[in-house]
Order: sequence, then C-alpha cells, then structure tokens
Amino acid sequence: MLNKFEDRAALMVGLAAQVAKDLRAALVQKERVSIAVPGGTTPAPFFDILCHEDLAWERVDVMLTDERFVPPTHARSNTALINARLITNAASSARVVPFYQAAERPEDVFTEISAGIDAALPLDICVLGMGADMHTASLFPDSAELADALASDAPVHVVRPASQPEARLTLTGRVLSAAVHKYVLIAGPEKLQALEQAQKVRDVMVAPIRVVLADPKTQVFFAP
Ligand SMILES: O=C1O[C@H](COP(=O)(O)O)[C@@H](O)[C@H](O)[C@H]1O
Repeated sequence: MLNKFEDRAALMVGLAAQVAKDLRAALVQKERVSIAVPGGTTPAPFFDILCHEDLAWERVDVMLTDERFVPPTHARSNTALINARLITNAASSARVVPFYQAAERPEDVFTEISAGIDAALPLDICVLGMGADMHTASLFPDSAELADALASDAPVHVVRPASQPEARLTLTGRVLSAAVHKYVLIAGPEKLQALEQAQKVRDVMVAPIRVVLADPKTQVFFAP
C-alpha cells in the first residue's frame, strides 16, 4: 500500500504518528518491544519527531536495519545518526542494540553482534529505507553475498557491495519479512521510480526491496 503525502514534512509526521501508534499497541501486549530503523540520508526528520513521543521507551529495543562497518565517530555511521537524532528527548531511555564493535573486519565481531540482535527479535516494527538501485537495509543488488543474506537463518549477514566503500552488516531477509509491521520510507521522484521498477521486476535478486514488498501488508510512505 502506498501512502502519498503532500510534502516531506507531512510524510515524517505521518510515519512518526503511525510508528508511535504501533509501539504503544505493542507495549500494551508485551514487556519489551523491538523496532528496526534505517540509516542513510532520509530518516533524520522522522527520528526528530518520533523521539518526542510520550511512550514507555525504557521497554523499547531500537536497532538499525543495517550498518556500515565504520566507528560511531565516522560521518557514515548509522549508529551515530540514531544516537544523535532518535535516542534523545523522550526516547533517550530506549535500549540500542549494538550493530558495531571495533575490529578489523566485521567477521571478527559477528558472533557477538549477531547474538545481541537475535535476543531482541522478532521485530514488532521495521522501518526500511530504499536506494535508487532498489536496495533495502544493506541488501544490495551488486553484492555477491545477496543470495546468502536473503536465505540465511542468522539474524545478520556481512556484505561487501561493489558500489559501496565499506563492508556492512545487514538484517537478513528472514528477519525483515518476519517483522509484524513493515514500512518503507522514501522521498523524491527517483525513489518513486525505483519503487515502480521494483513492482515490475519481481525478482528479489534484482530488486532486493521486494523482500518486504512481497508482503501486501507492507506500507510505503512517500512524498515528492
Ligand atoms: O546505505 C543505506 O542506504 C539506504 C537508503 O539511504 P538513503 O540515503 O537513500 O535514504 C538506507 O535505508 C540504509 O539504512 C543505509 O545504510
């Protein structure tokens, strides 16, 4: 389902209201609730609104959908983004599930990171971004590890997409498709075109965003 907003400000308000509603409903049902959020350039204004929502954040586990294997001091760190823009104000008591540990290679810390993520699953809410190349999380069409990351039983997978400057850790296809509420946050004509392309292509190896689009309950939040 495509939810179209007039502009980006309305989009971010609309998605934050929907996610806060889902979090509140899940917090009534369960002691701990988990949400995955994207990194990249799009979601910061959504975080700026969501972090003010008055809810039991101390019972919420927040994780990324994916992380670039760079330290939190790096400009490309998704962990730094959520720490600065989401885990603040009312949301400062949320627990962040680590997606990065200092090491030479992600494989060196994979077991520990993977166990931490596994303990916070399944996801109640998953908000994903999407690139113009139809990647989502760090499931990239130009990654040699894509098929394994889609098929893996593990919660996360290491990928080294040819188009990207660093190794990454991504939630796997299994984890993304099992999320109770799935949202895709996109803005701009290029992303809308990519979404339309992904709906036509139908091959998840060409359009990895299909891993969640295949579920008719997935909601896309879009503004021009
Ligand atoms: O690299 C990434 O890209 C996608 C899309 O990012 P955007 O900058 O085009 O909004 C993002 O969803 C993902 O989390 C991030 O690591």
